[in-house]
Amino acid sequence: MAPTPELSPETLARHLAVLGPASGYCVAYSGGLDSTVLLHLMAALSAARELPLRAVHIHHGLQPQADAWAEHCRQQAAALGVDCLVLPVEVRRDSGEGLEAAARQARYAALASHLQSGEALLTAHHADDQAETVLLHLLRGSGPRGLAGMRAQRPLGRGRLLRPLLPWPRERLRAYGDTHALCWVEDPSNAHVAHDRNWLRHTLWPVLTQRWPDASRRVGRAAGEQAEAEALLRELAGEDLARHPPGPGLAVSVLARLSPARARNLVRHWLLMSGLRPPPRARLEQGLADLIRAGRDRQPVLTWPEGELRRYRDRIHRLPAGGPPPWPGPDREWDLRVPLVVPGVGVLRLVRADEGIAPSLIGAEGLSVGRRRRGERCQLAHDPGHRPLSKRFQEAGIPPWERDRVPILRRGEEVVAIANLGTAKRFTARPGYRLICEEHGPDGG
Ligand SMILES: Nc1ncnc2c1ncn2[C@@H]1O[C@H](COP(=O)(O)OP(=O)(O)OP(=O)(O)O)[C@@H](O)[C@H]1O
Repeated sequence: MAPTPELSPETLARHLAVLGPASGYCVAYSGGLDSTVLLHLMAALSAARELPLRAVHIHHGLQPQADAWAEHCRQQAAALGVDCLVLPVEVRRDSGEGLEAAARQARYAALASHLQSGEALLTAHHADDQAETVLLHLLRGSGPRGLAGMRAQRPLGRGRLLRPLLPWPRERLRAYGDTHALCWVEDPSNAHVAHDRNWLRHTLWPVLTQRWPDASRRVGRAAGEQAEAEALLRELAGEDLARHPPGPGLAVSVLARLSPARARNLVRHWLLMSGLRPPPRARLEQGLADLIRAGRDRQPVLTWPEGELRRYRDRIHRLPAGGPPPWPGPDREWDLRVPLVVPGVGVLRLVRADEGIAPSLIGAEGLSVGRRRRGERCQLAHDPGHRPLSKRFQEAGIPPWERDRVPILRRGEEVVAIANLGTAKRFTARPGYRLICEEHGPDGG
């Protein structure tokens, strides 16, 4: 393996160039050794190349020293000529995911919302952090996505998150800190070996590195291989997704033609695309086979803590845990002039069509949007007479759990249009407008 380059503003600049351009840089500055080194390097780089640079410190307010850390960060950054913004966050203690995870979530949410357009947030994760992450995933039984470790870059808010120190091990950062007589704070919670990561760092890692001094680089290389394998699997999933006929969800007939491993790969990536964490491997293996094999008239469900897969006729649908959110509140007035956001359901808008809602209705009084009513009927443009909405939804293949979430436009008590389905005969004109609803839950078509 080629040796790791020296840690200097110049080598960091070369690595940053590989990660792509940014309108400015913002260092996520905790006050610990790693981000202190990163800030020092970036301050030198910014002075030499006139790069816009600032720092942000998140004040979690969880430890007695939190105020002192924030003050320390302000002072150190000022000494380097860098503005440091201190952002207090509220960490939810009742989130059920543990205090550390809740703090991380609050931290990233605050960092993301303060990032300016095109700006890069820099965190100080290094090669040893990466090795720990990969080992933790290995011990959790993760697949290539977890074993690929942390990505060197990803989108965040209006900008991107970059981890430019990943090639360098902790000891190089420590040596840099000592050489430049940097001043940093020690978080006492880093020594608690009750946390898996700290146990790895303080107990396992010293033993491993006695035998393999460059263990973090070896693990990092393995992570790189996994990242490449994962990229290929994502490409394959993209090709398999393109084979599906249009419509919400995945077609069972297409999934059934793939090998079981390939079908699972497709489902995993399709879930990730909508922000749902896939089920554990064994659960997916058995559950997906059951969903594919079930008769067309059955409606099996695969549930796991983060989500659900439901079969309806020839399609498999992805849903958040507990099913889709219900229709939010009472009917809402809408005069059709600008798109209407229905939270948790989608965005309603009109699109020009050969036939549809009469233009004279735009801006009219008494229009509202709501969900279906018990026993409601209507006559769409080409219907011979009035028919129940429930029958119509069945015929259109709208899954039962979606039927109370389909937006219905009414004038007074009369149905004007059903989103994505059609316009009532009485309100139809040629040309007119179709009522469409986009981002209709995670399965929006
Ligand atoms: N309070 C903070 N304010 C600003 N940045 C922070 C803060 N805490 C951590 N960071 C940034 O995140 C990096 C990683 O920190 P740390 O290892 O403590 O977080 P983690 O939660 O274990 O990691 P991850 O970000 O992968 O969840 C730090 O080097 C620093 O850049």
